[in-house]
Amino acid sequence: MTIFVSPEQWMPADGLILEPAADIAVRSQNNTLIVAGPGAGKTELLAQRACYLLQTGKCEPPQKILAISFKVDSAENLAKRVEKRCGKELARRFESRTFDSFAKHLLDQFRLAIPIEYRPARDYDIAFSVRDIREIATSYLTERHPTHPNWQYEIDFDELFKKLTRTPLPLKEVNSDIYDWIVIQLWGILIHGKKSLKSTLTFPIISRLAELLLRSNSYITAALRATYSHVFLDEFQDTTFIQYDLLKTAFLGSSAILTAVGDDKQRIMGWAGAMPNAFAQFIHDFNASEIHLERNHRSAPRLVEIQNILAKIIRENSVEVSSSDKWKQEDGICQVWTFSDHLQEANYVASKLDELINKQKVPPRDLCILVKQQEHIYAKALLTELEQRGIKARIEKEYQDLLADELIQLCIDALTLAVYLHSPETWQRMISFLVDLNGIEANDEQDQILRMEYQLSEFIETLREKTKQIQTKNCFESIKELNNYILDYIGIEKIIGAFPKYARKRYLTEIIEKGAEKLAESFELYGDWKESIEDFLGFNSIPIMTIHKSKGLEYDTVIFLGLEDDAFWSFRNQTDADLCAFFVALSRAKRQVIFTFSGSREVLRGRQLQTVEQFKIQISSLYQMLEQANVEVISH
Ligand SMILES: Nc1ncnc2c1ncn2[C@@H]1O[C@H](COP(=O)(O)OP(=O)(O)OP(=O)(O)O)[C@@H](O)[C@H]1O
Repeated sequence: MTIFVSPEQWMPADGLILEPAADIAVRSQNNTLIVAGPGAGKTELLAQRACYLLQTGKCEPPQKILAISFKVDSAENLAKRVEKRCGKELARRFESRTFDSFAKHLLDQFRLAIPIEYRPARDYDIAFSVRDIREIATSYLTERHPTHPNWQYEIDFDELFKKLTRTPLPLKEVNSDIYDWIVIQLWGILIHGKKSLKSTLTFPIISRLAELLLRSNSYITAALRATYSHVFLDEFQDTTFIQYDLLKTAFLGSSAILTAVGDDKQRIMGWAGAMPNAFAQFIHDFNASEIHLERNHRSAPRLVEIQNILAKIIRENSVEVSSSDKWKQEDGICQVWTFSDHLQEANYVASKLDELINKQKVPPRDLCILVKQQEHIYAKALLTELEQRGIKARIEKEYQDLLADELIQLCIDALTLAVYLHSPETWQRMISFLVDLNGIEANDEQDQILRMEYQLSEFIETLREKTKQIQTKNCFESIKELNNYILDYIGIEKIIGAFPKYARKRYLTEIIEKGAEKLAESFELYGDWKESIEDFLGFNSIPIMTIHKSKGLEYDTVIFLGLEDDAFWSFRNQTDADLCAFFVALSRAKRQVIFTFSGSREVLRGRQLQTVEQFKIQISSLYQMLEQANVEVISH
């Protein structure tokens, strides 16, 4: 039986001290919007609020908390924080998902309740990009349009992609608009499949279907509302219209208490359909109260000072924030480094990173190379320079989602046990995974747990022998087999039972293959298991990523490559989004942030890589902002 703590006695976990406004937000009994800048502890606040609700019984069993994040790794990170703060038992009632997974979960669970004309097949495929949709439309939409027989050449497919899910279902009657005609035809094809094409859905389509499902089935909506007494919404500034419609249908008018956190200065998903006014809309619709946080727990005082200046430029009404007491007042470095060309830049930046790692002993994982886009191109010369110095760095995009995947984690844990011999933390994690998967009650079934531990150690022994037989050359297939061997031992049916997303065979195969491919790359390079696993996990590698991928993350030092017009090529058309992106880049750093400008740089022109002159004319306002904040410019 769970013993609850009284709300008066409840204290934040891990000895954390919450500023008064954060404490109010943690204990709030109403719908609330928490607006706070970078490093204010928004994610931490959600984790603490989850503990408060679960430990005090304000979220009364068997009710649950539903937390919705944008990225797979953010959802994972939040779930881990809650489990660490309030223990596994209570954390079982904390469900952390992405918006996409929430919608997909609803659709998969209640697919048969969707009206037949919108009901996809059980084993539908997922299409991710405009390119996928373009391919389907041009290959399968063979009906002739009376006045636009060559519509394929007349329409903008980006526009079509947006229009597919612009309004809630059902689709409206066709008028003379060519897009409306295509949208109607295409929905039919995507939902029901055609010839060799299976039912194929995008995530926005899944959200629209989930919303229709709830709107047309009051029993399912009531069941959903009975399950979750509290709902958390992380990074609320990036909520799209489609997601907001789903949220409203799911919870508006229910007794669920919603807590949204966000920072409108970090709204960088406008291109993906983020609402421009999500905060005001939420306050209005959900009658939410607004709370502002005024501390930055991440960045050094000098960086907070610059962030405050920039924040005021982006949003006039921004609240001035202060830095944490752990810093000395003079701490924090922000500089612009200018170079004649990208090769000189790469050489100098590599030497500085070398110094940070080898002299100042900053762990490579606490450094970050940021770019606006095309990390392969912007970081190409730097990667070569770092390699020559024996410093590991990698494009993080290829790993981020993979590392957050439960199956990959499982395979890596099993391999870690097989090759490290001693890793108590991994052993513990694997045992609790198996305990959960097999539905064993930790306190009652000691015999079963002991038997499972014994079997696991025998299995690890055989796995160890298998790892020894793998050759370094062309090892992809053998590593794939190794992963499948691990999954067979655990029981793929049980895994699917616990994680229904793997029921889709294609998804399962893809994830296993992707994991094997990346691990094989490391094994071919190092020929040593321990080092390969560490490499795969990114230990000792400097991460390289775009600003978009860096959201929510933090590093001791951030080096942004290419504060130039080419990188911000659309600055004039999307000034607000680019200012926000710049703000996100600036605010990832704890201690030091560097921006580089290179007089010439290799960039893509059409499909060709060309070294071209760089300018800072379009983005002169960014440089003016840095000047206003007295940021030092150092020419090299
Ligand atoms: N109350 C607190 N006291 C001390 N440190 C804190 C507190 N809250 C958060 N932190 C720390 O501050 C850092 C930033 O926290 P968090 O990632 O939750 O911020 P955030 O508001 O989500 O930031 P961003 O919007 O930039 O992603 C983390 O290292 C976190 O552990």
